[in-house]
Amino acid sequence: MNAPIIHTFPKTQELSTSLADLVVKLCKEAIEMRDRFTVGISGGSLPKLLAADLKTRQGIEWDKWEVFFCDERLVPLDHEDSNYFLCKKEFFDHVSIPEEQIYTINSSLLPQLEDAASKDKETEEEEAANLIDDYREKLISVFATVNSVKFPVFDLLLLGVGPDGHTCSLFPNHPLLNENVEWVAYIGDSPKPPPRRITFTLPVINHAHNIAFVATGEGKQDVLKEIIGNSESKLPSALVQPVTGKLYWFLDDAAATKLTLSK
Ligand SMILES: O=C(O)[C@H](O)[C@@H](O)[C@H](O)[C@H](O)COP(=O)(O)O
Repeated sequence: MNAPIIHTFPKTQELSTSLADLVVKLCKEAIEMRDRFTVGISGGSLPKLLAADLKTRQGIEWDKWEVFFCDERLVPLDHEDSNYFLCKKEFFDHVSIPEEQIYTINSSLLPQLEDAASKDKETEEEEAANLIDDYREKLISVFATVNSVKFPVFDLLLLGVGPDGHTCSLFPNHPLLNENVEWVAYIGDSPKPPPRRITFTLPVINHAHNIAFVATGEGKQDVLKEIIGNSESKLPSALVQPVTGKLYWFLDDAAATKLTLSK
């Protein structure tokens, strides 16, 4: 794996500007090469930090963007827990990415899942498979014709990291960390609410051309020390190791305090 590229900033505003610079650069390169820009986005603080500066930039070919969710909570799309809802409020409502190029979960399948989950685990997983299949089909519709590969290859995945080291909906010590075939997986027992989610798997993440983690605040100091400072770490975020792509970290000084970084 290439060594991670770590950027730190005194203020989140500066982080947002630098992140926007990277997105603009990768977007231009991807459009030149493949006439589109494929992006995976996460929830948490990321959409706001991403959009703060990016939404003010001129000349971005938003109509070339194809946007997926690295993970999604299985709640209606207008629910305040929905990552889509958050991204819409913070980002999509301020730019002109065509709606049909923002790939959401099929929320019409949620009532059946709720119903199945109230019965037993097997019925729940059967029903969840419909949501997974639907999201995989959406990925296939964008990626399969261009990259006839085992996994989709995103131009950019934007990830957050939880204080426990989770990323997407991949949590520490969870069996989903061993998934190495499927593109999208269901988790019905997320330790962070809401419990039911879908998530990209590690191989999908690790096949991306570029991955950018964004983490801010002193609450991330210890976990970043473990993820970035300990090459043996098995925390989910530490298992993000692009096969050939580049890995970026965008941190504020508060989050980066315990890291030993070369200047
Ligand atoms: O679905 C979720 O629960 C969130 O998307 C979550 O995975 C988030 O990305 C991290 O917890 C980092 O969150 P912050 O950036 O807000 O710390």
